[in-house]
Amino acid sequence: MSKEKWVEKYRPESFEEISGNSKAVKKFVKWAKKWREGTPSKKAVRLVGPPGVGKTTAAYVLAGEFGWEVMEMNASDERAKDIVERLAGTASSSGTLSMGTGGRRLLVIDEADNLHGNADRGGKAAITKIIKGSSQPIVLIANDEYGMSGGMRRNTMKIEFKHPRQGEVVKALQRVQRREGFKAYKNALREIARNADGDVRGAINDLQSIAESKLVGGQDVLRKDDVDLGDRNREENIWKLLNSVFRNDDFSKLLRVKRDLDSDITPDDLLHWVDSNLPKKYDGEDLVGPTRYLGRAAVYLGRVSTSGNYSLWSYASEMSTLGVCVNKPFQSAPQYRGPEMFSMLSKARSVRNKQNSLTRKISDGYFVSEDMAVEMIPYLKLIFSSDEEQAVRIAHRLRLSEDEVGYLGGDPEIADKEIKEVREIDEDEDEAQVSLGDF
Ligand SMILES: Nc1ncnc2c1ncn2[C@@H]1O[C@H](COP(=O)(O)OP(=O)(O)OP(=O)(O)O)[C@@H](O)[C@H]1O
Repeated sequence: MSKEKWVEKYRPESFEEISGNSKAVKKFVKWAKKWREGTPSKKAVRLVGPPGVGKTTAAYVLAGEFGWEVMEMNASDERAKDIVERLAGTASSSGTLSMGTGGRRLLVIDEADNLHGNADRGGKAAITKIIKGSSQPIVLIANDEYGMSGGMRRNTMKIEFKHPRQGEVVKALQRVQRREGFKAYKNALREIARNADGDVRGAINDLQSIAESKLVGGQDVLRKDDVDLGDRNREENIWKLLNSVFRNDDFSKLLRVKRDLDSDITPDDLLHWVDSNLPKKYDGEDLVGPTRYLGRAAVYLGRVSTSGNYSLWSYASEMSTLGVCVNKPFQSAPQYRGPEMFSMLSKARSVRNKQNSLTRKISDGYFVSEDMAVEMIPYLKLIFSSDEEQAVRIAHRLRLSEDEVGYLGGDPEIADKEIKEVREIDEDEDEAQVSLGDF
């Protein structure tokens, strides 16, 4: 069995091989056809959805099917100036851009939601500028569309990718398993898919690590009993957790990974892992929010050691993970609502209605099921009652009404507070001086 990562080795090469998300794929293809005819309604699309569901893969498959050359860049790797120089440089060195690929190049900008803070504002402006001036199709990829600037959203067409259903994930696993040439009972694959919660990449990685550890010594079939995901390497789980804390806001995944790890790591160790990696991700003011929460985790740990009350441990690990995740830098932007929506919300006075609308917003905003959203409400209450600055960010991200903010224990006025500031940020971006021709 090869040691190469199966997710790479068996990356789908045709749309049929992409499990689930058929509606999104159809919309994507329709947009590309318009480009081919020279009449795109939008120059760029944004593929939005949770990690590991096939967004990047779909972009590559599309390019392959249309005979377009791909140019990929990671939004967070580059600052505005570098983006401009790199693209301008490539354009001039490649001359006409035709290069035998039907004259088209697909620019894929990954992690388009991962530009944070003032330093990256120029980066967002540069991307918006690239989109506006481009003569080539562009794909932005993001887990959280509200991590993109208003300019980026306004200039792109949204295509939403979702977690494929369990059966679809099983199909993806079967494809890999058959091509790798071993046998597996369907209930084993189902179990892996169930654990992966719709994350196809995670499911294939799990299949590989289980197969590599179990299909030894003459065993040639993978059985359900082999699927003991608790066996997974502790360190691998820690990296997964850090990735969930820092890279995206997929709470269901974060909670799942955290649950998997809880019995393998003490809250002290967890705090140190997060603390020592934080400065690698952020600097300056961006460190303030997450560090405050690590500080609170340390206070709880201190109380545990002086009082011997270990029930406080869980608060410490929640502060170090969920607290840091929610409070890492994030630039949200307002989405305008029609008057009907306002009146609908203002009628929703009862606690029950408030809970329902809140649950829906949390579920949409953090890509989690409504059940999971209900579980998150106590954490949000904790934040809203103790940290106004962070509450403002969350209120904006989820576009909470005054009533909903009040329900979470925050000051209802913060529902409106940041709208002005956020709008100013957008305008700044549009005015930022970035010059770039077609890439
Ligand atoms: N829907 C899918 N069908 C089949 N394989 C998939 C699917 N989604 C992901 N994979 C597998 O997982 C790998 C990673 O997927 P991909 O990079 O497309 O995810 P993504 O949605 O772009 O994630 P991220 O948001 O983290 O960039 C692929 O190479 C492929 O092997």
